[in-house]
Amino acid sequence: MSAHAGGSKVRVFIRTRPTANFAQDLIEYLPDRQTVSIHQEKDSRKGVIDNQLSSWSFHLDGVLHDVSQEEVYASVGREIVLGALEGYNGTVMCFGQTGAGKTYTLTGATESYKQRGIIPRALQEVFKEVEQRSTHTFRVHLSYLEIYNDSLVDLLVTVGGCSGAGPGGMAVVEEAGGRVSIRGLSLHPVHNEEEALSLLFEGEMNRIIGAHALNKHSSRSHCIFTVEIESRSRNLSDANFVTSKLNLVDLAGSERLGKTETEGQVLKEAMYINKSLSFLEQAILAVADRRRDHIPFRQSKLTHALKDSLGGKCNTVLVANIYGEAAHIEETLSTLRFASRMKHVQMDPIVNKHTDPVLQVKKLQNEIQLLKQELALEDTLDTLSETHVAEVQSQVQRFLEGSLDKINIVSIRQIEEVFAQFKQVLQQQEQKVKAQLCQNYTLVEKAQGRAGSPATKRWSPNSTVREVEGPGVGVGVAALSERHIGPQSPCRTKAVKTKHLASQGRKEAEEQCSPGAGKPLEALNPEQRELEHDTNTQDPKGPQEAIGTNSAPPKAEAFEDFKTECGSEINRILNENKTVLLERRTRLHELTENINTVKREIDCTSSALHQWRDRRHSQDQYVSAEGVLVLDEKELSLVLHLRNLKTQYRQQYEDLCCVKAEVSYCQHLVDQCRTRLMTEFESWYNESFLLPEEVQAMLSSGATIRPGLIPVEKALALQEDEQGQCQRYKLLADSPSAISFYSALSRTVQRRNYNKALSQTADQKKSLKSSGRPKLPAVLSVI
Ligand SMILES: Nc1ncnc2c1ncn2[C@@H]1O[C@H](COP(=O)(O)OP(=O)(O)OP(=O)(O)O)[C@@H](O)[C@H]1O
Repeated sequence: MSAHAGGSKVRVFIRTRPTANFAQDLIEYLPDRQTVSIHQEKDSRKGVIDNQLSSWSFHLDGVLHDVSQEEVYASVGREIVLGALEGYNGTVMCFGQTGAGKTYTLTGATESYKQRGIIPRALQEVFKEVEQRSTHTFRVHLSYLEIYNDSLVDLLVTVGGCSGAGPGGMAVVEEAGGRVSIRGLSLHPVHNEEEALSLLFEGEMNRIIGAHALNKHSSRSHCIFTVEIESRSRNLSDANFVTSKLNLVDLAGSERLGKTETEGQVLKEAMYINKSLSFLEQAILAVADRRRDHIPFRQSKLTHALKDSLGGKCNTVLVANIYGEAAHIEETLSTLRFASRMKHVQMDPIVNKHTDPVLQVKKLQNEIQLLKQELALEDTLDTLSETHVAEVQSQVQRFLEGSLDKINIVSIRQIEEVFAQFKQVLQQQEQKVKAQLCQNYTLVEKAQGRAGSPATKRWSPNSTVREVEGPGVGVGVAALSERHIGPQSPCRTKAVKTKHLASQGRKEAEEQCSPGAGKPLEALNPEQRELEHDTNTQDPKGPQEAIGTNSAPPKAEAFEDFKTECGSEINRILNENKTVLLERRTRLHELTENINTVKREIDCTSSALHQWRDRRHSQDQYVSAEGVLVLDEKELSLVLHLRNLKTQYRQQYEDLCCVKAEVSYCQHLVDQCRTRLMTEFESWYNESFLLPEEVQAMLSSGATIRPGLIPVEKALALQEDEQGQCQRYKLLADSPSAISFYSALSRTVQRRNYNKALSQTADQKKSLKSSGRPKLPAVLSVI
């Protein structure tokens, strides 16, 4: 199994310091090169180990006996180093009795390249791999920590540019994610093997060497040489990178205090060393015991600093250095027990992955750009499938019903389809409403209604004027004698009356529907307004009641009948005259506007001309050298334009006067026709509904009394005062023979009004012609 794969245990090796006195009887390496048996005589165990067994067997990951430094590195270090380059933390730890070869194994003999240890070989391997792995860039940093008497010492503090630990001193700190670092420990970037080795050697020089009886070179401290590696892909779009920490730990030698004559500083060192190694053993035991929740890493600086090397997420290798001589068999046995315990520590190494936020943002931006381009391409090229259209249709339907809060938009094509679906729904809704309306009502197309409407029919001067200007009358009002109103019409009157009597009950119920009934006064035409006024002001005990008839229909209703029956001709002429009047008024309005426009243009041109002349005056350009007035081109243009405008103005004003006279004339005609219509209606109404039975019988028998003038209060009202009306009404009521009289009188009055209107119109035309050019008014008011 690979050293950096997950789910492994700490790998443990035994290395024997070479000796000519190897205790073959006591130390037995089995052929599997993984098992070592210790055989101990009982005497030698006395007072040392309370154990009755005479031999112990330890199965480890490898026995490094009589092997070269190269083989040791290959067995112990290479996988760890390669794992570190992949992002796994790695730890190589040498443990053992003082002088057993820990430093030799880890650092080697600094004076001999061949005997160089794991650290220099690891550094060589790292930079060899860095060179070979061209797809990635690497950054390598080194630090060298010494823990002496539970104090932290930076072995590279002497390197140039190093600022030291600072006021807070050095301390073991845990970063986010459980990573352990040493605050205040200098971290040195290195770019090649040589730089790295220089730092290693610098640190070695700085190690505190304590004098010791057993080995004058024995180190009395723990040393941790750390190689930190950061690896990034050269692909700039890859924001991920890995880091690792390779700890190469040279533990201080374990020693039985009683074995050496230690005292003073050395004794103190030994006590610290043993204490920290004891804590290390406790921590390892706790880590190995999976039931333990708490691992006492903080008991010593050593265990705390090695927390992330022992805590389970790291590739860890332990080299147990032992002596081969029989004299050290007890320490050897102790070392092997430690190694055996260490072997049970479970490790689950993981790659330390990181994401560069800046690169990540860049990468995402690039992805967004690419997606946008893809989307644009898709919108351009793709059309929605039937399934997709159906899905959009369903979404729109649910959205309109309220069961869907929003429609997720994924493309421009989808947006277009959504709009299309909305339009379709709207059209369907319109059709539905129209169909419902058609069920309840009869709809008439607007265009059709307009075409058939008499009100909007275009008036044709050639036809209407000719009809209006009929022979004999000349104003469109036919002589009464030519109308179908006369003695021969009683049957029609009777028919109307009969019709009225038959439908009186129904019409009373439908009073609201009668012409004029219920309508606002402004909505009625002048004839209807007059009738309404009459009806409203009529004394309840009016003519009908005075005469004794109580079956007369409402006047407004009767008036509508009259217009379609006896009064149809005069009503037609009235309408025609109204049409002519309206046309003339429209023409008058247009002319007035045109004249005002021309007048404003005259004013502007005149003003411009004056300004131009003033300017030329001020520049003395207005008079020639000979003293003659000189017009320039622009002035001439303005003068001609002004003259042309004035001509237009006069012509239009003449036309305006003529049209005004025509309007006045037509107004007279309309008034006359209206009066005539009303008068004849009144007569007809009275004759048909209000006269006593005997008078009606007389009329029906062909008497000379002409209907149509009874009563004549309307006709008389044109010229008579109220008192006269009362007298006449009374006379009429007393004596029916007075009808003729009043009829004649009425005719005279009507004729006089008619002639008067004619003469007024003629006078106006005459005055226009005789006065020559009319005086131009300043501004005309628009009618
Ligand atoms: N495998 C070996 N081959 C040759 N020489 C060795 C070997 N192991 C150890 N030595 C020599 O033994 C001496 C002591 O070794 P070393 O200093 O490495 O012991 P140590 O365990 O580190 O001692 P300490 O605990 O005091 O630091 C050194 O001179 C070293 O050269």
